[in-house]
Amino acid sequence: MESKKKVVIACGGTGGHLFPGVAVAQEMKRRGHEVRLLISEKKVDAEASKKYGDLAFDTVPAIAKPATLSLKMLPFMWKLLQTTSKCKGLLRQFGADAVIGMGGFTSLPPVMAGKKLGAKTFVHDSNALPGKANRLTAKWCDKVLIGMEAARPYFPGSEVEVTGTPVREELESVPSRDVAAGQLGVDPARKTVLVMGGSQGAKRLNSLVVEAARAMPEVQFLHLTGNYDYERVKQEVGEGSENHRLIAFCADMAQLYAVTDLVIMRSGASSLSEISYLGLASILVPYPYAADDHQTKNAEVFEAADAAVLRQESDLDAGSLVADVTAIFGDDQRLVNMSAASQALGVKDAATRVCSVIENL
Ligand SMILES: CC(=O)N[C@H]1[C@@H](OP(=O)(O)OP(=O)(O)OC[C@H]2O[C@@H](n3ccc(=O)[nH]c3=O)[C@H](O)[C@@H]2O)O[C@H](CO)[C@@H](O)[C@@H]1O
Repeated sequence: MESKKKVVIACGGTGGHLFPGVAVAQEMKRRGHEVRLLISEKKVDAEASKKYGDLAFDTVPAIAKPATLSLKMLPFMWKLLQTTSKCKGLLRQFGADAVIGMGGFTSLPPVMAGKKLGAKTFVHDSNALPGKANRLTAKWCDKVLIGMEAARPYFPGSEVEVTGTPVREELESVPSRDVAAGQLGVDPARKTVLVMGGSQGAKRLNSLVVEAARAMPEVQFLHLTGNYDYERVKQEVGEGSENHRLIAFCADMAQLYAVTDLVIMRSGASSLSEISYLGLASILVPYPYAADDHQTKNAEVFEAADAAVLRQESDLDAGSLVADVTAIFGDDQRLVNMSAASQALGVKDAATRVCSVIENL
């Protein structure tokens, strides 16, 4: 057994950073290490972390870099320095041996603080096209861990290891389809589509799904709208749509995945790591305003492997969505092949790989 370590995991700002951070924390704890997670003060982080009462969370201010070089850089730099100083205090008090940042500018101050205090420092990036904060941090941290091989060229000169993106431990033991269907009150024998809009907004996609679901009464839809869009989508669905279940936010993804045959979703890296871990086929509709269009790059990896159909939102209408779902559900072998291709992209032991790197440096 390696010596026990104290590890800080910086994973604030969005579910796409937080959940892989939680997965690393769960595995680290399982191995007997002590962990603290640094998340942002944003409501989305508070809600997403609520379920993990057995883990120790601290909050730091959320930091977003201005898109262009302007006078706004001054308050950004000031906040960065102030937050780094706060993080130094937290790290010193905890006695951190290692700090890993899971992406986003909110993860930058903790990793900077770790570097200044002489701790081992790491970044993990789950995307095919890594974020700016991680590319910056990578230049001076000890090791860069990536979710997909496609990200490697963006880290020239760094020591890079492909670990995959860790998924939360509850996804290791997904209930049976019948049990989950019973709990959800849906029919296990009916083809089921899960719709995931991602954390940043999917108003148009949500509305297209409402229309498409109406045209496919034989298919069940479980639709995660996001808290912000729930009431609007509910109005659009109206009464009497027995095949269309709306959920604002789900704290038990394992249950939903257990009854899912096909996912229609944004192509955020954490969601992709989960559906590939479980071997689910998908129709991917990248968030059109994601930085550097990185969600399209993520989706292209899945499309190239025949694990997914990639559709840009600007080209999509309800009719083409119906055609895609009907074509996939009308060809059982295609669905099986897509699911197998998705599974082949998943990295089952990503959490173990990340933890081994941290333990061994
Ligand atoms: C708009 C944007 O820039 N989003 C980025 C953000 O991800 P963002 O947070 O948008 O989305 P991801 O798909 O990566 O992660 C969503 C996570 O939330 C979970 N979930 C979702 C809905 C729900 O009701 N319950 C629930 O638990 C999913 O299971 C998943 O674990 O960071 C990711 C990782 O860098 C990027 O790949 C995304 O492109």
